[in-house]
Amino acid sequence: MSDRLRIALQKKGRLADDSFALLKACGLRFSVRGGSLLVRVKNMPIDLLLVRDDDIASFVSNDAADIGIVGENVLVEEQLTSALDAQIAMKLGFSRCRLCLASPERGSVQSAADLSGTRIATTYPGVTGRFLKERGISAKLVEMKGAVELAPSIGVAESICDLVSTGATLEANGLMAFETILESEAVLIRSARDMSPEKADLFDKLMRRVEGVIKSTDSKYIMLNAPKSQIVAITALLPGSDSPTVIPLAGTEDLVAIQAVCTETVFWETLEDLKALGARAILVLPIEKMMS
Ligand SMILES: Nc1ncnc2c1ncn2[C@@H]1O[C@H](COP(=O)(O)OP(=O)(O)OP(=O)(O)O)[C@@H](O)[C@H]1O
Ligand SMILES: O=P(O)(O)OC[C@H]1O[C@H](OP(=O)(O)OP(=O)(O)O)[C@H](O)[C@@H]1O
Ligand SMILES: [Mg+2]
Repeated sequence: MSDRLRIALQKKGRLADDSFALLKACGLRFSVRGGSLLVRVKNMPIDLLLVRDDDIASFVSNDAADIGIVGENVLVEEQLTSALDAQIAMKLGFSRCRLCLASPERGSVQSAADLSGTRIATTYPGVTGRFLKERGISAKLVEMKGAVELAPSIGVAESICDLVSTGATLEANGLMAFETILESEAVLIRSARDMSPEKADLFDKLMRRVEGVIKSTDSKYIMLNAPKSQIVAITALLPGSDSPTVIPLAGTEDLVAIQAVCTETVFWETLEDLKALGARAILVLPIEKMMS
């Protein structure tokens, strides 16, 4: 393979936009246009291979790509159903969903205990089969490529095992989830093989940048004015900030400005609690990048 680091990404779909955005936030300059399947990054020796998500783990495994971004659900499924030499290098925090068993609200299957001797429609025979084996349940798997939620209403299965995010698709099809068998998010994968020293350096550099971008996604810069007497209480309320900057405010003895980086999510509730302690002029600012 060439000296350029090749990254396999989903061309179009639920992973694509966030994968492109993550790489752009890491400083990679590229444009994805129309039908191009191999995109050259302009400012780094990196190529992007744009494919169906089903092919990403096997490409990484077969050396057609060095690394890739795929759903954990697809990775685990492929690890269970084919010999795969691809492993998770980093969890990325987007495209979160869960693989759930679900059935019609008033059907014969209401829990995992009712599954024996029934049919389960799924696109994930590997993960579903593993769950059944672990529980000692004997049920028939009906493999489908898509539209799995239709299976109970057309009579091909009593329940399904499919991805759920908001639950809207299940609800629209009169189904209820009764068991989560896998939690999933987008993951960055690499093969277990050694890379050339140049590629390994580039990979490490990229990993540090990805880490910085992910950290900054949850982090916020908080600025507020507060009574001096409440510095300790206010600091305790700011999630993940160990030592805030405290600055005197011109023209007042008892008020200070407090500034802190919060490394966890700041909720509306946190802001209300801060206000209750006397904090005023609260600003929550996004952080673009973080390097430690
Ligand atoms: N509703 C959802 N919410 C969040 N993430 C999801 C959702 N559905 C799927 N995902 C995640 O996004 C991945 C890709 O989903 P998508 O629906 O784009 O796949 P696909 O139709 O198989 O695409 P492709 O055309 O690349 O084969 C899934 O494997 C899963 O990890
Ligand atoms: O719980 P929800 O928020 O409703 O999401 C769940 C749905 O999302 C995914 O399908 P998608 O919409 O990507 O279509 P697809 O089945 O054609 O891939 C998944 O296969 C479910 O059907
Ligand atoms: Mg697919």
